[in-house]
Amino acid sequence: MKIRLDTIVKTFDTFRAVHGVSLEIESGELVALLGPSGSGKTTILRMVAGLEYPDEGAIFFGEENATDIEVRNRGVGFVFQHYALFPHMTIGENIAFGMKVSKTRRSTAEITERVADLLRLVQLDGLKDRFPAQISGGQRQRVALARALAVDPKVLLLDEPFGALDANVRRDLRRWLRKIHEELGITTLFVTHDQAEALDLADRVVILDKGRIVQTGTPEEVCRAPENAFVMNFLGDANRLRATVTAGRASVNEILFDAAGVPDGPAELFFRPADVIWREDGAGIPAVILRVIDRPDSKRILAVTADGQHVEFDTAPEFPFRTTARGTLEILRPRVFSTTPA
Ligand SMILES: Nc1ncnc2c1ncn2[C@@H]1O[C@H](COP(=O)(O)OP(=O)(O)OP(=O)(O)O)[C@@H](O)[C@H]1O
Repeated sequence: MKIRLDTIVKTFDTFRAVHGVSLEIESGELVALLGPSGSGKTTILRMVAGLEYPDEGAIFFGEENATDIEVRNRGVGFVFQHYALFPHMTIGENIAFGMKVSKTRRSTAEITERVADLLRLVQLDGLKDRFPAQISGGQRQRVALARALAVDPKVLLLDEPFGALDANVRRDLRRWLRKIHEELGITTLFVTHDQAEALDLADRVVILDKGRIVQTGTPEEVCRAPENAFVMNFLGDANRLRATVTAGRASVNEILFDAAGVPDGPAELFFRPADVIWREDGAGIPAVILRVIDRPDSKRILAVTADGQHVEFDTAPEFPFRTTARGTLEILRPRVFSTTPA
């Protein structure tokens, strides 16, 4: 089922949480809404679910305008971070619940068979008769997904479903969710503030800031070609150095960088900590090492440029230089963004 959001606006009292968002999610696609806290992700998801009503704009499911369709008739399945299972029902009863109350009538035998299939799908066969308190947090979220899938949703909406779990469990669950998505192919909208989660899982990532989409693209597109300073910063560690752009060239400490398309004037040069080569002497930006931090697989070097700007970069564990060493920074994959408001 294709979903289309057409210029959606949502205001709470006087606060505009969503500013005219338009977005198309192709049938079978897994799209992540990624942004910092308060950027409007959950509000958008709730409008797609029908739990919140947009002030302006429309939401289409396929060709049908779904804006006025009630939640229970939209054919959506949800999994939320804190959408607790019914504690007094077993895992099997939790999964069966939606089917028992659904308009589509199913026989007891059909329901039992479907529960068994879903338990197999989420790899929890054998746990049917346990209660939610008797399984782990990660298992509970898998049950929540099975419960959401039980009624054959056309669209799956997931709001930070793994948010409360620890890092290793989260990683396993997202690989697992991706596999299930590939098996079932249900159009899925996934909300997260975790960059790694979005990049790991999604076919396409929609990056939000203050209720607006700031970039949409495949994980490769948003990582390799961030369109603005916000995306560059939000997706991972980034260094920034003051620069001045003249005729498509940015100057930093008299070293020139390509800045094609960036307007003349003040700008910033961005680069990732992995994109620095340190040399004892050379044509790069002069700097002094302030601190060396050892990590299991690398060293993180904190340095300061000749004009007092701080830079962090990563090197191999064998990096021989120490605090107070002087050298130059060669910057790979630099990006220049204007600091003049558009
Ligand atoms: N019912 C409400 N009444 C008033 N303001 C609200 C309401 N729901 C959300 N907001 C505000 O709208 C903005 C967007 O909220 P939303 O929950 O969509 O953000 P989010 O990106 O999902 O954030 P988080 O990652 O913290 O959940 C926030 O500033 C929030 O305080």
